[in-house]
This record gives sequence, C-alpha cells and structure tokens, in this order.
Amino acid sequence: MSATLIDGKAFAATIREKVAGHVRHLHGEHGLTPGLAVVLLGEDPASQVYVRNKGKQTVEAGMASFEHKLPVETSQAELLALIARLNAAPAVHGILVQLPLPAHIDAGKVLDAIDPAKDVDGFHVLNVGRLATGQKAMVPCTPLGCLMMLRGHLGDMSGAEAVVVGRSNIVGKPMAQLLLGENCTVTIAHSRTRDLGEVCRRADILVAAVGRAQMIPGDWVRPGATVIDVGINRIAAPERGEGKTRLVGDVDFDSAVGVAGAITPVPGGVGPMTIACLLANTVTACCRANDLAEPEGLTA
Ligand SMILES: Nc1nc(=O)c2c([nH]1)NC[C@@H]1CN(c3ccc(C(=O)N[C@@H](CCC(=O)O)C(=O)O)cc3)C=[N+]21
Repeated sequence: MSATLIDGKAFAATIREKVAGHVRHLHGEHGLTPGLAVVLLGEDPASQVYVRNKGKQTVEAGMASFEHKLPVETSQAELLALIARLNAAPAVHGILVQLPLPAHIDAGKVLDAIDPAKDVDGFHVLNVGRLATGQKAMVPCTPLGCLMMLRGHLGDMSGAEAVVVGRSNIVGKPMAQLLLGENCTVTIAHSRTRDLGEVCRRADILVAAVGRAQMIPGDWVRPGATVIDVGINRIAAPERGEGKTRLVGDVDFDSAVGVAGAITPVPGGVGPMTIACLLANTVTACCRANDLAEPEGLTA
C-alpha cells in the first residue's frame, strides 16, 4: 500500500483562484486593490527567488506588489522607518519582512513594529496572542496552509491525536493552536522529547517541522496516518551529477510513503501553500481594514 499524495501545488492553485476571484470582487464592487509589501535585506539567492515568486503570484492574482530590497547593512532605525511608512500607506494592506534578518537587527522588535492589521505573516505578539486565545487573528502562512490541506483531505479532525514535531514560533506553536481549534488532542514534540519515535507513532496527524533533513523515518509513522511534511532542506544529490542538490523534507519520504495513509511531498507540498496563504492573508487584511465580509475558505 502506498499513501495518497496530498498535492500542495494543486491545493495552492485552488486557493490562488479563490484569491483572484475575491480580488476581482473587491476591485469591481469597492474600487479596492489589495497590496502586499515585501521587505528583503541582503542578497541571499534563495531569499531572492522566494521574494520574486511572491511578487509574481501577487500580481497574477490581481493585487499590487511593492518590493523593498535593501542592502544588508541597512540599520535597524532605517528598517523601522520603512515599516512606519508602510504602516501609514493606504495602498499597503499586508507587510512581510523576509526572515532571517541580519544579526545586527533585533527581529522581534522589527516584527512588533508592523501594524498588527497588516501583519500577514502573523508573527506580531498581538496576533500570536489572539490565535492562542481563539480570537480573530492573522494566522502564519505555513501552518494555515497545512490546516487547509488537512481540512481538504480529512474534513473533521475532532478527537484525532495530532503530534507536531518542532516548537518554532513560525510553524510548530501556531500549528498546535490551529489543531487545538479543530478539536484534536495535540502534542508538541521536539528534539529533546524522550522516545520521540514512540510519541510520533501515536499520531493520526503527524506534522513534521523540525528543519532536519529526513529525520523522521517510516517506522515512526502510525499505519494510515496523515503526514504533513513542513521541512524544506537542500541536500547533496551526487546521483544527479557532481555538485547537484535536491530538496527533501523532514520526513524520510521513501520509507514513510508505504506506511502513511496520506503524505505531502517535498517539493510540491507545504511550500506552494505557504505562498498561496500569504496572498489569502493579504486579501483578508484588505477586507478587515475596510469592514467588508471576509473571503470564504481563505481563513482559519
Ligand atoms: N517573513 C517570512 N515569511 C515566510 O513565510 C518565509 C520567510 N520569511 N523566510 C523564508 C521562508 C521560506 N519560505 C518558503 C515558502 C515557499 C517555498 C516553496 O514554495 N517551495 C517549493 C520549492 C521551491 C524550490 O524549488 O526551491 C516547494 O516546496 O515546492 C519555500 C520556502 C517562506 N518563508
């Protein structure tokens, strides 16, 4: 038996269509164009590709994209001044500051300078607190994308055992909050968890977000479980030629695919959904800013 593949690329295309439809509605009925500002410090090639993809998909969905590429030596004061301008700009409904930031900048301070209403990454403490207390929040894009795929694949998750491996503020913690919201029994495990394999084997829903290539083997997966692999790790691929690399997840796909009931591939799983959810959050932010009904199927 081989697991069903949860096609993140296809899911993401559906989300982008919904986003584009709502953007047309906002434009036609209310004269609004949702706008997303992306701020990037430095010239890390992977970040540049990622920012370019976001900009392209933003425009394809009919929204406005504002890219701010600053030199890596930009000071914290300059960055905060830019954020203040974006907070005040009526055409900007969403602001994303690409992480990680250079070491001379206090990332927490920068994230908390973003207007929570424009915080499409959902990293501001106010949105973190709102999510944790079950209030309307901006929800981080990666866990939101995972939730949408889980809803699409499983529907009702009430009573399910969910294990999230990884406790980051960006994925692990908000993912656990969302699964609690779906009435799952949630365990957050991590690298120090005793008998990690044993804990993982309890999971009906296993979310791997540790950031270590192929760390979770198939014999940690409960037969029939739904596995969401958040990891995106580049490893050497000598079989493809000298110096070549390939992307792999945090799950050892080849051994897990024969055990799981369903699994997301890497690439083509969570990654594309993250960008689609960024677009969705921008539309949501635009609607909320204008006291308009929120798009259906695009929020937690
Ligand atoms: N403030 C902030 N918010 C972020 O959401 C954020 C960030 N900073 N910094 C960097 C990470 C990384 N990230 C990815 C999103 C999609 C893919 C993606 O679409 N990956 C493709 C593969 C792309 C390839 O082939 O390289 C896939 O998984 O299929 C990858 C990486 C968002 N991040």
